Formats: sequence, C-alpha cells, structure tokens
Amino acid sequence: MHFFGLVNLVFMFLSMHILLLKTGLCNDNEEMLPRIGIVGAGLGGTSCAFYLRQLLGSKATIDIFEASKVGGRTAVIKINGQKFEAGGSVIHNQNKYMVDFAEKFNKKRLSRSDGIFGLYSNGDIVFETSRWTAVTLSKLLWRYGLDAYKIHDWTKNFLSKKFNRIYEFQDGGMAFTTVEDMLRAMGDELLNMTHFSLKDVLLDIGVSEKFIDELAQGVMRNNYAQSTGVHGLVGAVSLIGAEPGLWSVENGNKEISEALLQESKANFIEANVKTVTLYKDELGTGSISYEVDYENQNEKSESTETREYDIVILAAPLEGTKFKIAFADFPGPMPPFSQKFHTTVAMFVLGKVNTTTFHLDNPDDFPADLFTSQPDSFFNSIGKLSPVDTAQPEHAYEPGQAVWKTFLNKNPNQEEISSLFESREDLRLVDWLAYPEYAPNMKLPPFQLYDRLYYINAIESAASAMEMAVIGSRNVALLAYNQWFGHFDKIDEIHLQTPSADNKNSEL
Ligand SMILES: CC(C)=CCC/C(C)=C/CC/C(C)=C/CSC[C@H](N)C(=O)O
Repeated sequence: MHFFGLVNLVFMFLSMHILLLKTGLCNDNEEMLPRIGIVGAGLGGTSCAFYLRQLLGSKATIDIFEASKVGGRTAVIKINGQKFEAGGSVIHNQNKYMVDFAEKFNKKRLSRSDGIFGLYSNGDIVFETSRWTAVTLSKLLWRYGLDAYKIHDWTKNFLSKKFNRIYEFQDGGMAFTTVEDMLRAMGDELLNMTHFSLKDVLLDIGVSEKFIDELAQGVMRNNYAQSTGVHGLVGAVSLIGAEPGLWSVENGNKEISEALLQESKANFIEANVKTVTLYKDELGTGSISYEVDYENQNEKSESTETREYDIVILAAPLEGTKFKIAFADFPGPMPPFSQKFHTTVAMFVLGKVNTTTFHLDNPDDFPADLFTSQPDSFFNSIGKLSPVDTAQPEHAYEPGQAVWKTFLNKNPNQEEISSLFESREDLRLVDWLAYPEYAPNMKLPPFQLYDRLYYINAIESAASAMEMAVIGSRNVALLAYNQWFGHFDKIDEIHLQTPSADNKNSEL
C-alpha cells in the first residue's frame, strides 16, 4: 500500500474512534468516562446510579454517599416486632417507573386497603365513605354533586396524557436543564398550573368551593401537610394520590432503593459529605473537577477523607438538613437559590383511639383513614397501618387496638396525644424534611447548579413523590451524560424530537 494511503487509513481509524467515543456509542475507554460522586442514597440517588450505569457501562466509577444505607421517605419502623412504612410514601398504579422497578426486581405489591375514609372538621366526623361502593357514590353525590367525578375525569383524560410525555422524552434520551423547561415540554398547561393555587385551578374546572375546602383540603393536609393554597400541579399529584390504585412494596418501599443500589454496582460509602470544592485547571483550559470531603460513618473508621470527581450529583435537600454540605471556591453563592422544605412529624401509636373525642360508641367504628380539613387542627390525619412484612404472623390486637400513624406539623404535647388516643402501649415520633413548602409562582430550581454539578431534588418543587424522584434522577443522569459526551441536541431541544403518533395532533 502507498505510504500516504496507510497514513490516511490510520488517521481515518483514529478519527472514527474519537468520534464514537465523543458520541458515547463506545464507552470502553476508561479515560473518557467521568468519575461520578452521588450525595444521597434515597430513591433519587440510587435510581440515578442505576440509570448512569445503564448509560456508561460497567467501567465507570460511581460512588454514592449516605450516612445510613437508604432512608428518608422510604424508611421503615419496627413496632411490636412488625415493620411499618415510616415515611409518607405510597405508589400509584399509573407510576410507570415504580411499577417497572417492582416488576424488574420481583417485588410483591401490597395494595393499600380501601378501608373506610372519614373527614374530621369542627370536632366531628362530618363525612364517611361506606363498605359498599354504591353507598359511597350516593354520599359523594349528595354532598359534593359531580365534583369527585370532574376531578377524576380531568386528571385521567387530560393531565395524565400531558404528564406521560416525560416517559417518551426520557426513553428518547432527552434531558432538561430546569424543572421549568421539563414542564413546558410536557405541556404548557402543566407549567401554568404552578402559577395558580390548587383552589383556583379547581374552581376553574368547575369544582365547588365546598369540595375544595373539605375533601381537597383534607387530601392536601394528609399528603403534603399543606393547604389548597399550594400550586395546582402538586395539588393535582396529591389528588391522584387519593384515588384508588395505591400500593406499597412488601417489606417496605426502601426495597426498591436497595435493589437499584445493588443493580447499579455503585460503590456505597457510609459517610456524611461535609464539603464540595470546585477545582479549576490552573492552566486556564476551562477544565474543572470536584473534591468531595466526607466523614466516614462506619464502625471501622471515623476518619475524614477526600475523593475527586468529574461530576457531582446532589440527591438530598440542600436546606434545613442536620448535615449541611458546604460549597467551597465557587464564584457565586451555592446553591444559587433557596428551596425551603417542610418538616413533617409522623407519630406512631400502638393503642386505642379516643372514642370521646371522636364521638364514637365503639373504637372499631373509627375509619381506617381520617383526614382533617381545618387549618388550625393540630394534627393533619390519622391512618391505620398494616405491616409491610407479611411473612410475619399477624398480631391479635384487642378490639379497637391497632398501630396508627398520625401526621402533624410539630411534636404533640401530652394533652394532644391523650385527646387522640385513650390508651397506648407504644409511641414513636419520626420527623423528616418531607417536601418543599409549596406556593403559586414559587421558584422552580434548575437541575444544574454549576458546570457538572447537578441537583435531583429540584424536581420536588413541581411535586414530591416517589415517581417524581425517579423522573428527576433519570433526567439528571441523561443531562450529565449528554453534556459529558456533547449530545447537545438532546438537551432542552424538544423541537428536534419526533412526536409519537399519540402526540402528533397535540399542540406540543
Ligand atoms: C399530575 C399527573 C397527571 C400525574 C402525576 C403522577 C404521580 C407522580 C402520581 C403520584 C401520586 C401519589 C402516590 C401521591 C402521593 S402524595 C406524595 C407523598 N406525600 C410522598 O411524599 O411520596
């Protein structure tokens, strides 16, 4: 072969290889793979590690930091030898990712019992459903007209169709830099709902004020410890969370996070991250890296150590936590916005409800779920719990006795506890930063805080739920991947996407 021909061939081979590496179609070169540190091993962090592993292959370094193995909203609590869901999380049949994960990891789904639901207001149970669906429907019709149906129809036939577009975008590798861009891509209507209160949005679709102030308010207080003054999008998610089709994972929802962590083969580091420091290349090439300082929490060592990463992903609230992360050497304030989280208190009581307070002849007449609608009520809701470890033998409780979960906004005093429970054998209090404080027109934070520094919990400003955490984490995984390999046409550029048959006629 002619010498110039040979040089040409070698040159062509090299350029082809570089092109493949650049486009991410060939990820076998470890030098091109980013080193990734994820802070937080809840559902957001573990599902992000899972998606990154799918995108980057087996050779990429993925470390995941958490002081306890997995926790937050999916923690479980053990009472009387049985495990109960400690966080407020439930999963809905429409939650595609959670349904897929449960199937993939062979997890049994425990349907939430459709027990009696009651609404408490002005010192009385003012509305109750029945064991018989026909009776419940008549009662709803009598008190609220067609309001319940209007909401069901609006969420099922309008909102869900817009919402489900996110799955198509993500399957196509599309990522968004901000929550606002993501919602706009799903449909302007979803973004617009964040500009109005749930109350205004429901009034707009013709729902009565009575329904809004009683049932919608009760649902908001139970699901988000807030009122119908929250923005309309989180309000809609909350209302969907009150519809039939709810379930939890056997042995606790945290089983999904644990399975994701295992499947991701990420390196789990039991540690508190103290500082994230930005390093800029001194030669002025513009290249950056991050140094993560962390305090080991395992029994073997309690030392402080440091690791270096190309990409850092934050998967825990940045404000209000006991373990606040410091950011060093950034040119501006970090985080560049404020996202205030609401502390919810869950009180677990093994005991009997107070029949005098609730005007009941028999404690067994207490509904399985009791929501409150008055803003000044010191508790938000009371629910009867079923154990999640079904393999354990059922406990034989005395009549009226059960394990109850009460949601509150602060720790109750003795008088308040006694007003709810006339006897108790066990009482535990658990609090956690459950969800943001929601308001119309609130700031929707970006997923990207700085070059190669990402924040999964930004999604919670749209709505906080397990499915939302996974949507946020897949978005961050795709965003980090697309930016690293230069797939800029896959970031925010929805006009470059081919709409599916379902969406062709829609006004995307
Ligand atoms: C807005 C539309 C059309 C769909 C939303 C789908 C979705 C994310 C549903 C979740 C419903 C749900 C189970 C809500 C429970 S309230 C969240 C709870 N407080 C938590 O922290 O998980």
